Amino acid sequence: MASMSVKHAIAAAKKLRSLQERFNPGGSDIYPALMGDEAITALIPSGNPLSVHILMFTRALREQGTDEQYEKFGRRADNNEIIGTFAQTELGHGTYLRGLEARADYDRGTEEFVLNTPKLSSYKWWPGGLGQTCNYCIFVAQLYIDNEAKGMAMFVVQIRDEETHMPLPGVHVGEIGKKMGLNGVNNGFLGLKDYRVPRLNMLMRHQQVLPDGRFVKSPVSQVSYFPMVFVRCMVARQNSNYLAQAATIATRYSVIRRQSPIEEGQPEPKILEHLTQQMKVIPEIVTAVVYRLAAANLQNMYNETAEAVYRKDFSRLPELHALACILKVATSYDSTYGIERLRQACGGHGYLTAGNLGNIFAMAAPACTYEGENSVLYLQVGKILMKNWSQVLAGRELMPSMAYISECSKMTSFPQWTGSWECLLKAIQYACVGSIRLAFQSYNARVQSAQSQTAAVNYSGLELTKAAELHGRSYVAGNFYQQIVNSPNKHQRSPQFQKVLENMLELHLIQIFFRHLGDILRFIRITEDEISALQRRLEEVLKELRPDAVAITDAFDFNDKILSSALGCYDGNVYERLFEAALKHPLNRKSVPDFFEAHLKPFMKENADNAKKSKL
Ligand SMILES: CCCCC/C=C\C/C=C\C/C=C\C/C=C\CCCC(=O)SCCNC(=O)CCNC(=O)[C@H](O)C(C)(C)COP(=O)(O)OP(=O)(O)OC[C@H]1O[C@@H](n2cnc3c(N)ncnc32)[C@H](O)[C@@H]1OP(=O)(O)O
Ligand SMILES: Cc1cc2nc3c(=O)[nH]c(=O)nc-3n(C[C@H](O)[C@H](O)[C@H](O)COP(=O)(O)OP(=O)(O)OC[C@H]3O[C@@H](n4cnc5c(N)ncnc54)[C@H](O)[C@@H]3O)c2cc1C
Repeated sequence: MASMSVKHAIAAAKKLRSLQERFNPGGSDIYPALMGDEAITALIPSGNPLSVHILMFTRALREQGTDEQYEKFGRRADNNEIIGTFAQTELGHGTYLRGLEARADYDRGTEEFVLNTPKLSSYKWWPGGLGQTCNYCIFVAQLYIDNEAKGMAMFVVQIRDEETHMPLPGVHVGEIGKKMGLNGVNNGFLGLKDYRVPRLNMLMRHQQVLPDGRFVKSPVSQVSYFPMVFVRCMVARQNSNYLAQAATIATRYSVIRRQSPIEEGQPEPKILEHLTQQMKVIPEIVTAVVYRLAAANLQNMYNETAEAVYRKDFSRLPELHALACILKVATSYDSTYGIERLRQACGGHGYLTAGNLGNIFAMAAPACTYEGENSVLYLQVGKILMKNWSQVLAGRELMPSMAYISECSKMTSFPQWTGSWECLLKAIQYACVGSIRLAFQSYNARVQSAQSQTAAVNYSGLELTKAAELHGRSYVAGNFYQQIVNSPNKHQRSPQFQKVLENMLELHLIQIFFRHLGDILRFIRITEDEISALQRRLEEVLKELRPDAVAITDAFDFNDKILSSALGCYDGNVYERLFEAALKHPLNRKSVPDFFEAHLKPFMKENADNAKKSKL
């Protein structure tokens, strides 16, 4: 599995380089090229062992290293002359970075760092490609000078000989074992014992250790977390794409599969004519569209902020961090659960490997964990919301993506219910702000009663999580509303296209409203009739979007190779392809399988003999 993946990953990396040169010659931004590369990456169903090299290793060298360090290591990494990974997580710690145990002790006598993973729990564990693919890594460790901890730092570490690929002395490296999916990624472990690297292998763009051992602190310590922010943005995009792929497969299948007449005596309709099937499939299509737009916005914000950070302007980092966290969580959760719903929407055939929904699920699901476990990121956003609520109470302005919080905080009650899009969006935002207020009260009461801030976060965790989740909904729905209703491009759209977009907006807002009805009813009075009216609108908009479902998923523009699905092929020859896939199974190569003579026949014979004996 791993060697096939490496072969394909190398083809992908070559293609990526050529796309990069085409879209962004001489530049370092791989984003436009990655758009093309997604296609190639999707063709490696067991995962890409070079992803972390491309997404994190090269980027960290560029963004965390000095210009000289980029010349020494970064350029070679960008050229794929060396292959690296980002080795941060340890067997004992992933989330709590301040608890990492790997250490780097500065030896001013030799001007070197001595790297160690002193215990089993401090072994690096998980980095993509670390097992057997990489010959370098960025090793994240606690920096010590004269045995005094200085916080986290990153070190460029060569782990294998460039010529022979043998692990270097002092390096213990290998693959961590089989996983639920992504088995080609070659996730690895790494232990280092008294492994020395020169002083200038510590990435020193933002913090430095001088030859005499003096430590120059980074002006903003969180900048060392920046490589994670980038991948969170990538997860938002990639997981929206996984959902779009699954939605395409389920939609195409749902217009081929026929089942159960809706009227007695009528022919069996396509299953997409059943209302409950529409409710399973169409909202997932819309969610994929909504998230792709939110992820594209996030990507733009990342690009702007990264440029500023490079110039040592860190002012927009907190907002980017908050948005990257919440969109990473929303897209990874909703794609994972959405793909599973879509699998169920394909009935029994959805469970066949030939449908490819299992593999798409296995690619999407770990994003709930990697790059910041989702509950932990919810708490991170919850804490940021608490800080911002204090700002609201102090009458200060909030960052643009949280401006709605100040607006809603000024409302003494929810305005007259109209059911308009603006009203639905406001209801979601109002419930969010109500949840923030309640969470703040709980959190604050705990701090007032002498609990530490960290304990107060822990014991208010459920409320913080709820507030964070609703903030994600408010941001995503608000962004979609702006793009459909207030976009400067609106007038270039045909009226028919605009209508489809508006139907998607209608469905998204009503869907989120119903998902969070309990949360909304806590803060807003709505009558049963008003809720029933929304129920009718939901049914109506599903009916309106039904004829557009195939066209919208076609517009995602996935070709058959990427979808790799007998159920989701463009020509709709589902049954022929299922049959073809079944016939390829090794057991169908012989009419009588080997296990018949070896096991089945003796088993049945023994039973028959026993039955005969008992009759005697
Ligand atoms: C061929 C090409 C392939 C291309 C493929 C294309 C697409 C691929 C797409 C997707 C990706 C696919 C493949 C990659 C697959 C897998 C890669 C996985 C790699 C990893 O899996 S790699 C390890 C990641 N491992 C983590 O993710 C650890 C999680 N743990 C943390 O992240 C933190 O540790 C946390 C959040 C727990 C808190 O830590 P803490 O306790 O130390 O800090 P605390 O909460 O006290 O915050 C103090 C102040 O820092 C601020 N703050 C915090 N974080 C910040 C940040 N990032 N930026 C800016 N500010 C930040 C706060 O807002 C606060 O701010 P303030 O002071 O103002 O309040
Ligand atoms: C496929 C895959 C690829 C990966 N690739 C890399 C890589 O390339 N490089 C790398 O360095 N790492 C990588 N990782 C590791 C990944 O980043 C970590 O698994 C992730 O950060 C979560 O950390 P953890 O495993 O220690 O989980 P834990 O933190 O142990 O989480 C376990 C449970 O504890 C809860 N929990 C933990 N802390 C708190 C808290 N403060 N409050 C409330 N609940 C909490 C969590 O919510 C979760 O329910 C990868 C992981 C996977 C699955």
